[in-house]
Amino acid sequence: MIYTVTLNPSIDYILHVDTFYEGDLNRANEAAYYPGGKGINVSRVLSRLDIPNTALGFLGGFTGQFILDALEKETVQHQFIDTQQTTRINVKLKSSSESEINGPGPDISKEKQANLLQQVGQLNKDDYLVVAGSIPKAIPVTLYQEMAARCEQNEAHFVADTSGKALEALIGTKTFLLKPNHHELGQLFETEISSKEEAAYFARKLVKKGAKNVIVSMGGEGAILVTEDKAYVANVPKGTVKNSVGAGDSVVSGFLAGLVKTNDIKEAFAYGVAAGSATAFSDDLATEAFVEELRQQVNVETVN
Ligand SMILES: Nc1ncnc2c1ncn2[C@@H]1O[C@H](COP(=O)(O)OP(=O)(O)OP(=O)(O)O)[C@@H](O)[C@H]1O
Ligand SMILES: O=P(O)(O)OC[C@@]1(O)O[C@H](CO)[C@@H](O)[C@@H]1O
Repeated sequence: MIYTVTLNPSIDYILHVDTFYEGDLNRANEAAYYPGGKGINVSRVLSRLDIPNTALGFLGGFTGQFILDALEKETVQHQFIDTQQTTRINVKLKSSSESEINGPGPDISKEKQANLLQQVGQLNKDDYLVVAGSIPKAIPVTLYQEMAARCEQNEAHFVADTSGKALEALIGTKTFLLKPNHHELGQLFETEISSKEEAAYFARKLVKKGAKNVIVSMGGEGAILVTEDKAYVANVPKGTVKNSVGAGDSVVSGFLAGLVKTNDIKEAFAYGVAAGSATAFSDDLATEAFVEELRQQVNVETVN
């Protein structure tokens, strides 16, 4: 079973405004609400790709209930811990460019954090744990590291899609997959990454420090995958980007779905990239039919 963890879920409130005037009254011509948070997005796309999974994390209040209802409708299994606080609403403003305002996280007691760790401690060697998204201020930045340690103990596969201090804290830990984008990877090494060669160079450093696989997504420029003995480069399909929210998360879902379906790392990588683009070219997240269609446009080359 694949489990996802979202410590700080959200309702993503998408507003479309023709032209955004700062400091003025703006009226949106279109609005939508989606259950959000990176782990939840990973779960939703996995379910669309027919891969059973369970979403874990913290939810609460009327916004939390909205997310639970939406997950039930999409038959995503879940075992969230109730925070009894209102889950945040993240505003995604789509105009000539995309701007986002992500809300802060709730206070999560030590007891609730321990409950989540206990859930993670139940996983075994057939399981994958995907931790995705930021760690709210009230939670120690080492929580993902503690989860990784439990996975290592029980031989479960640990996957992380995070950035900043949360990613930094995972360096030196055994992980099955890390999926930074090139900005996040650059931030980690205090540099700017502008080519696939540079991305592969720094991804290799993560592999040397304990990651089995590292995917670096580079938006419309393609993506790279570095494994313990190989490196691969993928192009991305052509299309119009409608929504980049959740595109990176979809790469993780597609990769894991591809791996479950084919057990072929190169095919899984191609499927991941197709899933990322299928979300980027959609209003909401990728559908299976669209991923399959875009898969035909993704070519993966081995570079060593
Ligand atoms: N312009 C584009 N054309 C085609 N595909 C794209 C484009 N931008 C993003 N994608 C798809 O989305 C994936 C993830 O994009 P990106 O590298 O921006 O990740 P991210 O920053 O983690 O995403 P997110 O917006 O979810 O935070 C890419 O690997 C690609 O599959
Ligand atoms: O605040 P975080 O946890 O870094 O990111 C949360 C978020 O921006 O990421 C998802 C897209 O990847 C959205 O659904 C959600 O609003």
